[in-house]
Amino acid sequence: MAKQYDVLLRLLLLGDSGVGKTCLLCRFTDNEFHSSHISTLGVDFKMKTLKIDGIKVRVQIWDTAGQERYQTITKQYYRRAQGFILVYDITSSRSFQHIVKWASDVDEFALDKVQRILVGNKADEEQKRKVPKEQGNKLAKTYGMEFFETSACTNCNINESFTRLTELVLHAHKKEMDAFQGSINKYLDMTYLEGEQDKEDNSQKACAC
Ligand SMILES: Nc1nc2c(ncn2[C@@H]2O[C@H](COP(=O)(O)OP(=O)(O)OP(=O)(O)O)[C@@H](O)[C@H]2O)c(=O)[nH]1
Repeated sequence: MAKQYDVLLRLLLLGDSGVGKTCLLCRFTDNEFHSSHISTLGVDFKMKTLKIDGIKVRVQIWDTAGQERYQTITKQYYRRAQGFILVYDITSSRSFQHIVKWASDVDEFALDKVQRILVGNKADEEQKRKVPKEQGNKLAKTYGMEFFETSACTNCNINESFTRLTELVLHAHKKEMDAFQGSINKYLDMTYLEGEQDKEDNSQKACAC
């Protein structure tokens, strides 16, 4: 059977427990939001196909547990990702302060040349905000990352942030892809996942922010 995509790549969500990583992923792939917090145990993943620059990109997104006790397991997945989404909760200064630690873990355990973006989630909770948007912007600049404030609850900037990271990964590997005569899967064969479980995409709601 012909492949339904041109390239397959892997992104990883990182951040403290409760910042909304699972909700961001569920909103992006299934357009769903759950108000309960069921902590991720270790790692989980979902898939979605995007079309970028005429290339059909199948994105596998790994959702990692924020809880400290799973860190040994989750770090084993870092080397298999090309892109990282570092997430904090705008109502939690602590989760924002911990971004420094998540970023240094990426530096230590991920491959060179990985792409990263910073996401301040729960932007709908303006009345409980503890982290000004400018602080998020400033931190992102310090690390040379792009920055998005999102809400998994209202579907604000979800598509934009995941799509942008995917674009950054594709662009970062463009030279090598060309060198492999367009066969990005040869270059990124560490991400080749034929046979792994796929899930259907669902359409996105328009951004409410
Ligand atoms: N108001 C609001 N609540 C959110 C948002 N995103 C997630 N939440 C809530 O925050 C809580 C934690 O969300 P999760 O997605 O389970 O958090 P997580 O980062 O995956 O947590 P771990 O799996 O423990 O690492 C849940 O009660 C969600 O409903 C958001 O954008 N706005």
